[in-house]
Amino acid sequence: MLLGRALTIAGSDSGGGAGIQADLKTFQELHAYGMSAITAVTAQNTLGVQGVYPMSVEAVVQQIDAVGQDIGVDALKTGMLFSAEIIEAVADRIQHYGWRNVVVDPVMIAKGGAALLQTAAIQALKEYLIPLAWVITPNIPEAEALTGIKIGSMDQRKEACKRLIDLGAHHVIVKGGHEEGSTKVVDLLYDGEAFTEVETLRIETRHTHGTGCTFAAAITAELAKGKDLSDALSVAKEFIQAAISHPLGIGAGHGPTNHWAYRGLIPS
Ligand SMILES: Nc1ncnc2c1ncn2[C@@H]1O[C@H](COP(=O)(O)OP(=O)(O)O)[C@@H](O)[C@H]1O
Ligand SMILES: Cc1ncc(COP(=O)(O)O)c(N)n1
Repeated sequence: MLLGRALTIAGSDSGGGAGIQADLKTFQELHAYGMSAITAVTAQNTLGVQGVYPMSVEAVVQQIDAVGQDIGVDALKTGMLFSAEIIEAVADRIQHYGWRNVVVDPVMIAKGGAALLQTAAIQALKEYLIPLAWVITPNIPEAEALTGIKIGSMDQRKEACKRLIDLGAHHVIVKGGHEEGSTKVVDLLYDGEAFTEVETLRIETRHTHGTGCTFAAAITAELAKGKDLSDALSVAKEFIQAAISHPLGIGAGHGPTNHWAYRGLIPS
């Protein structure tokens, strides 16, 4: 079995459904060796975000260096980065180590509406981090915020993909989870030349806390094990579809997905 070394640079979700916790659970399920650099601690549960406590830039850099100088990284993902200062420091470390399998999930707002990225930091994402991305995985509101394009159609989504490639990303996946009112969910992949639509059945559920984190983490785990992006995306779609299809029923609000479901474990 090929063991990939996967690093997540993201925020902690005390409720365990999103952020670092979702990433590490996903890495483990997909047989990648999971490591983390925490950018912020959130007090969070299925009802919402009760508190956000960013780490110092120094603490974030030290965690990344601890991993980079000893263990090594085959692929990494970024999630909640909170501030322009943290984004600049993370980009600097990625360049320093020459890491190439970089999955940028441009987390901005929690599903309950809490800000996980300062508005002023969007420019830093575009300037410093997106150019280092092997793939960037925005949802529709994030793609709108990054490109200024209002997305109401597939053509507008394609236009947004082109803008993100122009910013320096190698590949873009604009996810379709937010496009409600259809029986299908379509994720759009663009490699700078061709578009690929990946379509699955939309599952009617309110338990979608952490879907974006889990999806990007599954791509990262597969890249870490040496898969190419197209194969990594196939696994990630199967992983997230299974995780959303069999929710755990935890908490009174928007519950987490089931990170065991891909391997067939459905707790009753
Ligand atoms: N209700 C759903 N049914 C099936 N797949 C979904 C559903 N909601 C989201 N997904 C999938 O989960 C992944 C994360 O998408 P999305 O929820 O849009 O991201 P985010 O969590 O960043 O808002 C995508 O692959 C998307 O297609
Ligand atoms: C610490 C942290 N990071 C990310 C998210 C986004 O969650 P989602 O994957 O549902 O967009 C979150 N709610 N909390």
